[in-house]
Amino acid sequence: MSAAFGTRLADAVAARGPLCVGIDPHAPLLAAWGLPDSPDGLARFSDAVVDALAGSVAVLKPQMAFYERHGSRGLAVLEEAVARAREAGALVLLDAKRGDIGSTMDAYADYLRPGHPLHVDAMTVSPFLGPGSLQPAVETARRQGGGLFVLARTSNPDAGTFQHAVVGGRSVAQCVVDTVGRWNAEDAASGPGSFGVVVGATLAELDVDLDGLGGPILAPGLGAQGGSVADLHRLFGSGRAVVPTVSRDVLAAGPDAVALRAAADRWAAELAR
Ligand SMILES: O=C(O)c1cc(=O)[nH]c(=O)n1[C@@H]1O[C@H](COP(=O)(O)O)[C@@H](O)[C@H]1O
Repeated sequence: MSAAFGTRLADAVAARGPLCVGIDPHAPLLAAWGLPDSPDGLARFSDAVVDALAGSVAVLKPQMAFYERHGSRGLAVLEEAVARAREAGALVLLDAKRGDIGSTMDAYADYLRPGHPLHVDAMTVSPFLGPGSLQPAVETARRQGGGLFVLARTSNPDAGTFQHAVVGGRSVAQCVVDTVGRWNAEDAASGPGSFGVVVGATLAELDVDLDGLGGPILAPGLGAQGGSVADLHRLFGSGRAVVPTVSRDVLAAGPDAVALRAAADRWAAELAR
């Protein structure tokens, strides 16, 4: 088994900085790159992003939906891209947002198993069936050195509709954060937590208490959704393991590899300031 994901993430961030770049090959972007909306276009897009960035950014986050919409050939492209990205030293966070009853969750968590054709370092999961439904994925992550990022306070404008709802005196979002904090506390002896939450950089204010999390925070919503590095400072301050993630704002610079790297470097430099 590889080292725990929390440790591998901390090492990657120390070596490369915290930036995560999302690989979101949606149809208008493929068109803007002069590529067909087909598995071939998808492969050329993915190769270009991986070649330009996998050697320098800490985390790459392919959005699975954009591969699944091309069927099995799209998934084959994703498998290839993930393997190449990991080989080049990037951690791969599969943006799958899966969540189901325990027995099915166990199957989804197979993406964290070495030897799986789509073996990734971590994946995003949805707690909508109840935080306990994610337990099989927690067990797999522990066994395989993988990580999970659980949706808590997402970046979309109406996210608060459900996430602010109060259950047992706490918001749903806080309930998620506390559950993930418990998973990390159970593993505290093995270093930085491998279980993270997703909190958007677009929030008007930080309305969850992250002090007991003990793990990383994936912060989407930068650039195209209006979030900025100033928002990250405003929401999270310093001293937290924040992994800011940007997709369109970097990808729009392609297909030229130098321009893609320059776009990622601009975010990295701003984050480092
Ligand atoms: O889990 C995510 O990554 C995620 C959570 C969230 O709250 N908001 C959010 O935008 N995302 C993902 O992050 C990416 C954001 O893309 P850009 O807005 O282009 O940077 C998309 O792939 C979204 O699916």
